[in-house]
This record gives sequence, structure tokens and C-alpha cells, in this order.
Amino acid sequence: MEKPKVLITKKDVPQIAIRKLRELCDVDIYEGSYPMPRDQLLARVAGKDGLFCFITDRINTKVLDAAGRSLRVISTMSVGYDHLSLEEMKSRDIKVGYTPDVLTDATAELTLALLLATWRRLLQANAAATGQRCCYRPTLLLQANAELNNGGWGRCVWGPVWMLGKGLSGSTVGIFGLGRTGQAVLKRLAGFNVAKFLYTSTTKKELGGSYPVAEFVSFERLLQESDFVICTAALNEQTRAKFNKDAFAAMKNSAVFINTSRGGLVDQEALVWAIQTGQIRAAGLDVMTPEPLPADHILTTLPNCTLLPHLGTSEERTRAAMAELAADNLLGGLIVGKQMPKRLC
Ligand SMILES: O=CC(=O)O
Repeated sequence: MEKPKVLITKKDVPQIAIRKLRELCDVDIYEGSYPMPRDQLLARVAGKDGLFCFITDRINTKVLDAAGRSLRVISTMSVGYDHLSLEEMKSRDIKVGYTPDVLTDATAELTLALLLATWRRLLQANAAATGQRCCYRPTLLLQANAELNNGGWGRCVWGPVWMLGKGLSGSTVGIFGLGRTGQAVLKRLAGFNVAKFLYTSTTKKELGGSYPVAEFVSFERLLQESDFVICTAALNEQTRAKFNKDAFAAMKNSAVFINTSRGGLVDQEALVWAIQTGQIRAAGLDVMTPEPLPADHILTTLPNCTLLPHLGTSEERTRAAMAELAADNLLGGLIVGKQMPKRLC
């Protein structure tokens, strides 16, 4: 019997997934640079039964039309699915899989790392110590450690009021979106002596005893009272551009804003305004609009803005687990007798 035909839109997928798919499918892997160019995607998806994709692939009506009626299953190696035209997929009876749960810990860890780096100005301090100019082009930051001995530290003025950060101890932390990632962040922050946790979410959560107490509040209260606003909500029509000029204007001037969910939750011009005018104190972003952010984007020039290149799930075991789950989802939808472990629709 003919094997189902599958397209994988990137080559660097953990081998476990490729092995599993190759056993039962005829696999076409795009070997070029990221992201797969649109014309290539449209040409190579034609006639495929399954598509293994990523957040960098926008799978809309055009791609579905190009694929044709053979396309039965789409599996994204991500928990977010704002890059997929889900309603269109439902209307065409295409099954869709995603990879929740296996990446929650890694994303929560990264959120904390970004929070720590932003509030205690670690990257700015590293740039100062290494003699780099104090802005946050991600590529410069990645090089910064390697250049620790270039004498930069000797040229800075270490002193009692130099490079002062902002502590979590005694603070109010507000979490926007208390889903899987938000809850994992909350749990991890339990040890930081935070005075009060607030959260805004679609519904009030019943959290078990292993979580610190967190109060369900309106978005307005979250903005007004939080010293740290952490954004971990999914991107949808209710949350798109939720952090606009009014939202930043409602925050404390000393507030630190962290976003590890999706850039689309933020009106980025309003964020730049808020940082440039001192309306808020600092921002730590793992997600932006667009991605990749152009190297000359104004955000990369703001010293109190810590930027990471969308690394939430970039942890070895997590990426292997995501790849395997995405492969299992694809196989579950394509092979008779198998089930999709995590199905969106
Ligand atoms: O952003 C990462 C994901 O959605 O998995």
C-alpha cells in the first residue's frame, strides 16, 4: 500500500520525529534556510497528506488550496496556533495537532530567566562589563560572554548607585493569562518573597495548595497595581494588541513588562513610547512583531529593553518531546488505528 506523503517545513527537527515519520510515511523535508519560502511551500505541499509545520509557517487558505484535497492532517510543533487558519481547516475536515504540556516547564523557566535578566539589568551589566555599547541586539548579547575579558569592566564606574535593578522581594506581580505557562511561572515565583500575586485570565482558576495565593483581578487593576506585569496569554481576537497605549499609561512608572507569549498581544509602537518616555521602566521580550525583528528596529536600541529571539521552548528535552508529539499527532491522524495524542480540531 502507498505510504502517506508528508512535508516537513524545516530540516532541523529532532531525529526521533524524522525516524518515526520515515517508518510509515513518504517524507519530504525542506532543506533550505528558514523559514521555508512561500513559493516553495505552495509548490511542495501540493498532493501531500500531512504537513509538519512550525510557528514560522503561516498556514492559511492559500496553502490549503495549494495542498489540495489530499491534505488530511496538519501538525504544528508548537503550543501556539495563531499561525494556522483553524476555522478554514475545520471547514475542510483537516485534523490539526499541537504540542501543549511538554513545553510548559521550559517556557516558564525562560520567563523567569527573562524576568531576572530584565529586572536586575543583567544583559546591560554584561554589556558594560565587556565594553559593548548598551543596547540589546540579540546577536551582540550572544557574543557578550565570549568577550568578557576585553577590558570593558575597567572602563565602567562601579559605584553604589550604578546599574541598580529592581527586586521581586516585597513586590506585586501581575500575570496576564493564567493558563499552563502562567501557572508554571506562578509556582516558580513562590520562592522569591513576592508580597502579592494578581492575575487576569478568561476565568477564575481553582489552584491547588502547591501554588502561592493569587488574586483574580480586572485587567485595569492588574495594570495599576503590578510592579511586574508578565504576559503569558495566548494570542486571539480578545488579546490582540491588548497592551496598547492606554494599558501602558495605566501601569506604574516603575513597572517592568515581560512578554513570552506572542508579540501580537502588544501594540509595539505603544511599548516603544512607554519605554522612551519613562512611562514604564523596562521590558523583557521573547516575542515581538515581526519575528525575526529587523536588526535596526528601534527596540534593539533601547537599553532598558531586553530582547531574546523567541527561545521559550528552546531546551533540549523539550524540543525532542515537542518533535515526537508532533510526529505522533501526524501519524495518529494519517494511519488507520492510531490516535492523535493532542488534537486541536
Ligand atoms: O512559541 C512557541 C510555541 O507556541 O510553541
